Amino acid sequence: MAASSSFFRSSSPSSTAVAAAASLPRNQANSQFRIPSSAPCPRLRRFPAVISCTSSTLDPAPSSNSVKPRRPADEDIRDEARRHRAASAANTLSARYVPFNAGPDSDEWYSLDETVYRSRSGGLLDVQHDMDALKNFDGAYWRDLFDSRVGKTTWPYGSGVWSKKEWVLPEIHPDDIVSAFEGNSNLFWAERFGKHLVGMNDLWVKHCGISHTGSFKDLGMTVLVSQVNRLRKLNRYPLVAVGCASTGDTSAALSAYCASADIPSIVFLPANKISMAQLVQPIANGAFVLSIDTDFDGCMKLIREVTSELPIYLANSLNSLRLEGQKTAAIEILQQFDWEVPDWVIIPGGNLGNIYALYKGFKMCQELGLVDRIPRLVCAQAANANPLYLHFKSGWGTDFKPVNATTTLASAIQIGDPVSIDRAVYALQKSNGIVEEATEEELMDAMAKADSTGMFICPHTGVALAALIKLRKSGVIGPSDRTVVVSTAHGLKFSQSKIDYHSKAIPEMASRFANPPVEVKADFGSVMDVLRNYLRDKPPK
Ligand SMILES: Cc1ncc(COP(=O)(O)O)c(C=O)c1O
Ligand SMILES: N[C@@H](CCOP(=O)(O)O)C(=O)O
Repeated sequence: MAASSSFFRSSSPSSTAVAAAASLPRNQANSQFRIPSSAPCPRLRRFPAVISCTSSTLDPAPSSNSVKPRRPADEDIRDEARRHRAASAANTLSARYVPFNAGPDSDEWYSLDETVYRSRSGGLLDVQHDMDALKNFDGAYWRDLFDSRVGKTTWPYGSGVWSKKEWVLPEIHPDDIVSAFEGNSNLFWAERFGKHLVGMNDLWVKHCGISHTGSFKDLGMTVLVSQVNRLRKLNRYPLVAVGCASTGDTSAALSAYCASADIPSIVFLPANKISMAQLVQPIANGAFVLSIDTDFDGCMKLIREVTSELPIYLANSLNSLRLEGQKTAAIEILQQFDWEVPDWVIIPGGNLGNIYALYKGFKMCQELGLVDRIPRLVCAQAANANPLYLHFKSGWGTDFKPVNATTTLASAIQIGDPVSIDRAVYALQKSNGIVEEATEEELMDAMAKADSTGMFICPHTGVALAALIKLRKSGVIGPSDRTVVVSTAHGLKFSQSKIDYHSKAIPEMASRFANPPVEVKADFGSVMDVLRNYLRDKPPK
């Protein structure tokens, strides 16, 4: 009885879908595309001091027992939202860019309406909210407001991201928002994996990949593309397209959100290093797809050079707007636990924006009184792409050293020089966090075991589960610790890696949990023989 070879026919990524590269002027300078001096400079706009506002300045939480009348036939959900807003006072909350982890003496800041990705000193930026204004509302107010919006179709709050609009982009007009009602993803109680495989009764998987384009990138991309939509309407300077480098998920999200807003998108992909399912997403959504003979780090370097020269807006998580959307996954996790804080959250890390985004979401909830502590964070890396793990193991002591990331089946995190390294170190230090790594065999075995308990996860989630297995074995994570594993992409995007595993086609891998199909002749006797054999060691329940 052999595995069916036809079932497991290989389909490695093709390079046929390569779009012709435009001849772009290249310049190594780190200039950023800025507002022409004749345009009014939004940086002159004052960041509001403490604002005394009442709950009437925000959209009120709808009362649960009032029945909403159906909107008139000639009104769509954007019109309806506009009518509601006209009846409420102006929004008084605001946000701006500041240098990441700037000291109290720093006076550098930028309007979100500027195109700027780096601080004056070349460091990362962060979106800073007017916390004093947000603190005019207590934790109970925010919990009730966010809870009241879940599961609705009210524009834009039906989105898990925009249901937290006041903490994301408070000033954007809802008409400018580009949303697929992303977020609100399933928090799955991993009962069987927890109890039988790691001896835990409170293990959860946050399925961020069960989403519009099949990964957590949708959470950040709705925010970034909405802001681009606003900038294009403001028309202070030309923004002809949005671009990114990608290992496959950022490009899928970017192209889908841009297509839905009719904004051109350009994606730089490392040739033959992303899955077929990921490759076809930007192609189908009409992006300009460049398949480039380099790795992700090479693509990232190129897109940074190109976006400093051309009016193309950078959509990678170097752009801190992305993290504002991604942080809502943390708020959602707390919300789904009725605002009880889990002990651990485990996140696969690559370019390292998401670990900081989740930290930021948890931290804002603590600072604004929704919860009283934050969970400990674990960042999980593939051993073949583990610069953060090595840095952690060195005690954060020496200077960070990028690595040459080698091929991993967790292909979306094959990144050796992560742009958000400083953000990740900060998040881990502030959350008493840990970094773990997983070999190819460990991550694929963990994925196969999880799938055998009813999940269908991606290899990156396999990395996170392999880290969990190690931390349970070493006793760092206890049997009753409430633990959340963040699943970052849908398993269907990575089905080739599962096919290779189950057909034992991965070199030097035992594939101990492979479950290949059985080839059998089309006659009753043969089928009965096979079934009797299979059932022989199955105990009756
Ligand atoms: C599926 C998947 N998981 C995890 C990651 C890691 O996220 P980050 O780059 O924010 O660390 C990425 C992208 O890098 C990804 O596409
Ligand atoms: N896995 C990512 C890599 C780029 O990450 P980003 O968050 O900086 O855009 C991808 O899917 O491209």
